[in-house]
Amino acid sequence: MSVPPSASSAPSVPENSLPPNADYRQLDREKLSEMMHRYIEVKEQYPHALLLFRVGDFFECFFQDAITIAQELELVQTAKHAGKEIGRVPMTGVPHHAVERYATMLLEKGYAVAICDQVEDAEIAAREKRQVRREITRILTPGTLTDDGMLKGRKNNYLAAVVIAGDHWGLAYSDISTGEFLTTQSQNLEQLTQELMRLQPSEVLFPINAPDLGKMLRPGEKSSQLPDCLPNCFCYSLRSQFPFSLTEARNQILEQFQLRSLEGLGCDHLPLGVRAAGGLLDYLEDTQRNNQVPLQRLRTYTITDYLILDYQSRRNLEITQTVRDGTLHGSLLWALDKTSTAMGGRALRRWLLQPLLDLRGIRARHDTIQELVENHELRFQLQQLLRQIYDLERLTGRAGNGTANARDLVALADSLAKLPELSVLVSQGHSPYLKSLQTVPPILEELAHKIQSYLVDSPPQHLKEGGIIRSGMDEQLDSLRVLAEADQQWLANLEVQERERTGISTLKVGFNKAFGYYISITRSKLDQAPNDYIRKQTLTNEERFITPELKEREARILTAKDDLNQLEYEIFLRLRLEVGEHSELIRDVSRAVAAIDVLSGLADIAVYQGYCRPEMVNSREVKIIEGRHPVVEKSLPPGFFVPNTAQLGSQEEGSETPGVKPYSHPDLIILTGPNASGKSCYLRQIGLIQLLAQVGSFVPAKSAKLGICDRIFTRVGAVDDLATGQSTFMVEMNETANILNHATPKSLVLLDEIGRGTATFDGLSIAWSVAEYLATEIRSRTIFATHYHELNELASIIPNVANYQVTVKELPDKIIFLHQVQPGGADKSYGIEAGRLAGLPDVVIQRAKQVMRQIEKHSKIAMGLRKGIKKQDKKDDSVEQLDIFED
Ligand SMILES: Nc1ncnc2c1ncn2[C@@H]1O[C@H](COP(=O)(O)OP(=O)(O)OP(=O)(O)O)[C@@H](O)[C@H]1O
Repeated sequence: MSVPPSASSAPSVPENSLPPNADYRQLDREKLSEMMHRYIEVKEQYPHALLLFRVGDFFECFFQDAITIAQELELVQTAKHAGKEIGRVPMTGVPHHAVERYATMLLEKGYAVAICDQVEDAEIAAREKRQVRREITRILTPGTLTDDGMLKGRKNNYLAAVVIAGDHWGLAYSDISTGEFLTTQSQNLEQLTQELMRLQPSEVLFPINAPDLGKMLRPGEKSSQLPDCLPNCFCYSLRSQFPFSLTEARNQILEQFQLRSLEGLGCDHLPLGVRAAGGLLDYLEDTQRNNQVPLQRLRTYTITDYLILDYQSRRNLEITQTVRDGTLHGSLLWALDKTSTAMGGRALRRWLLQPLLDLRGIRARHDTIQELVENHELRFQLQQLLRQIYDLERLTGRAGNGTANARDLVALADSLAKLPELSVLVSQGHSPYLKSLQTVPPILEELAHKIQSYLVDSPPQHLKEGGIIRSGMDEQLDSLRVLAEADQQWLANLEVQERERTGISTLKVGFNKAFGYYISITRSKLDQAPNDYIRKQTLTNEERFITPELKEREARILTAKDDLNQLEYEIFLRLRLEVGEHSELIRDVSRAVAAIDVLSGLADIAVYQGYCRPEMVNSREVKIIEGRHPVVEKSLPPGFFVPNTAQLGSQEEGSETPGVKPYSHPDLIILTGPNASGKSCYLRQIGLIQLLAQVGSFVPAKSAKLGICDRIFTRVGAVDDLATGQSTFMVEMNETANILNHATPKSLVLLDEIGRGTATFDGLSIAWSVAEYLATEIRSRTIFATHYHELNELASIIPNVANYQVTVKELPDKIIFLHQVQPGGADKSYGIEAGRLAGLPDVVIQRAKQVMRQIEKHSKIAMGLRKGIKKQDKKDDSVEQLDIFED
């Protein structure tokens, strides 16, 4: 089915402040020039895309689009005559050879771009005194890119589609450049938000009812059409409901994969997932037009099959970018990426964002890393080989959708040709991922061989100018080449022959586009020109001639060249089609190559950074001996990072028996220590080690024994959410509420300074009750870093709580940070000391100390907390103490 294409340009200038003639709807069409007429005709088919219209060597844009493009790309806006009675209209142009660069910039800003190119030789049109034919050749939207230059090699470019029905939702997503295509369905809209935040799609399709059909919302743009659960940091294409209906969507999927039923895809029981997937396919049909998009078979997944890591936790743990400036440098991905291929780079990113829950899957990765750690030679050779493999996933995609050039196919063939070597290399391997590469389908080897034997080693960029296909591969091509060569030889001989015949040693045979081949004679020798020369052109110093024979040869040479080029092009197209037909197989192998790449990189890290294989167990235990933070460690000189141990969540047998120490290791640790002593670092390092273990990596520790964790929550640092206008404290409370509502005994909760953004006693009270609830009701494994050292008292009343502190050494004029985590609670926060070190005036420091003494002396709550906990059984305790400890 086909509905109006959707892609958009939200006008960035309000309509009432538009310069004259910027709104083509106000103009009399009859009075427009022929070219402008065509422009508007095309524009009306794609109202939501910025239209780039080829005019000679430029792509030009008119009316409102010209204004938008000039603003967004900081280009000079000019004007163009649009008809005698209309006058000039706004225009912005970009050189045709730079159109990709400009289009990419517009796509990054969330616009869709329609490219309307000249589809015939302009000279023919000029000869026939008519406008050159122009047609839309490509529609580019942020989620449907396949061109190498427009994509980031090490990052997937996802297009997502969402269907919401009450509290239930379906989500499908695809990276059409790699063919990945997945769908899922679940309930709870918060989970949908989190899943979208994990994927970071470049574009999200959302079905709505008229009137905004086809509109594209750019990141940050608000719309009443979007439900709250769809974060407005993405670009949305608003689509018609029709292709998202179950029947349409189902048919669309069946047709795409040439199936009779959805059962084989495992999604027949997921109506919302099916609807989303169908809607996505429909969009591809609209935007990709004649280009087939080779997608892998639709796969279904369940979000609860993976460790749940919400957006806040992912951000706080700085998995793919830093909190401070959003860059890759300084993130976990940055520290761990030793992959040799772009496919591996993308896979590592995906793995880090989707740690596993399944012990078998985790062990398979650990086993492979172990084998690669132990076998240095194998690892080294593997990496050498991997470096020679290009981006098979994307090259195959381009072959399949008909955009690959000859260089792409050569790169693909060279990479496929490495696969047999790869399988020989891993043939001795025992671990699952090595085994998966031991048999490479022979047909791929044959395909590589075929491409290599057909295509020259370094083919040109353009496909229609010949020079692509080797001789000896196609009889017709060879005989055409023989004829063409004979003609070329004749031409080459002609100069010598005519010089002899005429006695003019300066006679030349030349060629130009307007007159074709000619013989030129300088003016001084003109009288020696033979009679059979026909005068064709007179220049200042020379005269140009033709002969009937030369013209005849010229016709042959030129048509032979065209025929040759055309034939080469056709042979190339056949070859490309053949690659496209094998895309599924190539991509299966690519996935295995990408996985091996990730695992060899992780093995490298394990060897050079001293990581250990974690023992994964089916319990709640977290035992990390001498653990380190993978990123902070890298930023310090070798040996400077102080390793620390963490033990949580191991309940001893018989813990219910009176008199038996119930917990060998606590569920909740209250972590205190001065500013900058290393609390946050310790907290994050535990989260990252758990995450890395479940990703299947080795971990930065001397040893580790870890139970599978269902979710990792973090609340680290406090930032205002300016986008939603929420205060620091509200953000903190929202995040805390989320944790308390979702954490389970199998979760790992990392809390940093809960309750800091409000009045001290409010904050302390909240911190206290949150810690108490986590330890007694939820019993998740928790580290609670705090400056409220009053919380240390919890350990004396709740058995599964323990106190740890990050130690410092106090000298008369300074504090030395030891960064060592040890049992026991800090009774001092050193805040005033930190202020002194930062240079607060002495008088302010003295006054602060005085005030603190007074507060401690007179604060009923502080006193109550201390006294109350220690003397719980005393009947005459203060009311404040009861307030705190009563249910
Ligand atoms: N184990 C460690 N070994 C070496 N250096 C460390 C260690 N832990 C932390 N650091 C260094 O100390 C700095 C401060 O650490 P961190 O931010 O964790 O302190 P903090 O106690 O959370 O401070 P605040 O209470 O002010 O938030 C880090 O940037 C790091 O450079």
